Amino acid sequence: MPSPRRTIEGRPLGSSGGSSVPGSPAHGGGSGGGRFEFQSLLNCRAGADPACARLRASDSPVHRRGSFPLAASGPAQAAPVPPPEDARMNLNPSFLGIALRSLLAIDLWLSKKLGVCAEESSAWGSVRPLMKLLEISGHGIPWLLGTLYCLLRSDSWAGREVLMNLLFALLLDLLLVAVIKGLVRRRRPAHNQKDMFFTLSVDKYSFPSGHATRAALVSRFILNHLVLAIPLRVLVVLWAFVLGLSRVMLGRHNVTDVAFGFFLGYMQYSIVDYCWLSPHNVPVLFVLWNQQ
Ligand SMILES: CC(C)=CCC/C(C)=C/CC/C(C)=C/CC/C(C)=C/COP(=O)(O)O
Repeated sequence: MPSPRRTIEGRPLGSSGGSSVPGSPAHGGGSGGGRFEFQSLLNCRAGADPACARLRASDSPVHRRGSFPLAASGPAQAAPVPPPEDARMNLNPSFLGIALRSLLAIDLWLSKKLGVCAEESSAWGSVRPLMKLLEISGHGIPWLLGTLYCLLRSDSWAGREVLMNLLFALLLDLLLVAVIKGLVRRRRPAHNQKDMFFTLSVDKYSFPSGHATRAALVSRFILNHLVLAIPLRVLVVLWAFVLGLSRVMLGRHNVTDVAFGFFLGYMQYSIVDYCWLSPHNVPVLFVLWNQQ
């Protein structure tokens, strides 16, 4: 006799019509990964998805006993029954999903708490002008124009080489941040004021923070290519850190936007270092310059 497929609560599959159950994670609650998995199973339409078929098969008592060949004599023999390891691999992403959703909730909560200069009327609203000054110090325009200016004024080949690579680094950063922002499309926090100066269209998105990537990239670049006294080196690192923090305090970003921005900027420097432009590997750039 065909045995009804059952959920962990003992209801036959399909009895709740695939809608989410209050209290289950699928309904916005969070009462455990096992229930969530079975809720996902409820939402599967028969025969619609091979992954669902595998989940259903792994839930069958026949399958749980490990009597793999016996499955062929049961009512579910239409679909081939895969080994249990395969089914377990399908269960894992939900646990990852729950972990990611928890991280996201902590991120939103912490970012709201730290957004103390988001408005003039906020708790630290009086330091907002200072935070906006910091914002300008990490903006793409002053960095690009400043590098171009120094490049044109430079009279040593060593200086030109370093500045050429800084320009390349800044442009690579703009490109990568724009591509990721465009792909992820995470909205800026709701408490952000739309008063940022000179932005690109992708800058309506917040992940990753362009200021954080630039801060990490530029500070690593400076520390590696300028000979600076220790206090100045500390100042450079401090600037990068405070600039990142100010993005969250101004309400421009969530904490994860800035954290990922720092990581991306740090990695971007490794790319620039790897592709270092010099008269040896791109002579054309330097020969053209020499002819001017
Ligand atoms: C001057 C040269 C060589 C090229 C110009 C290239 C160009 C299109 C520059 C645009 C620079 C620009 C407007 C950058 C935006 C910086 C910004 C507001 C980023 C957002 O930062 P976030 O931390 O809020 O994500």
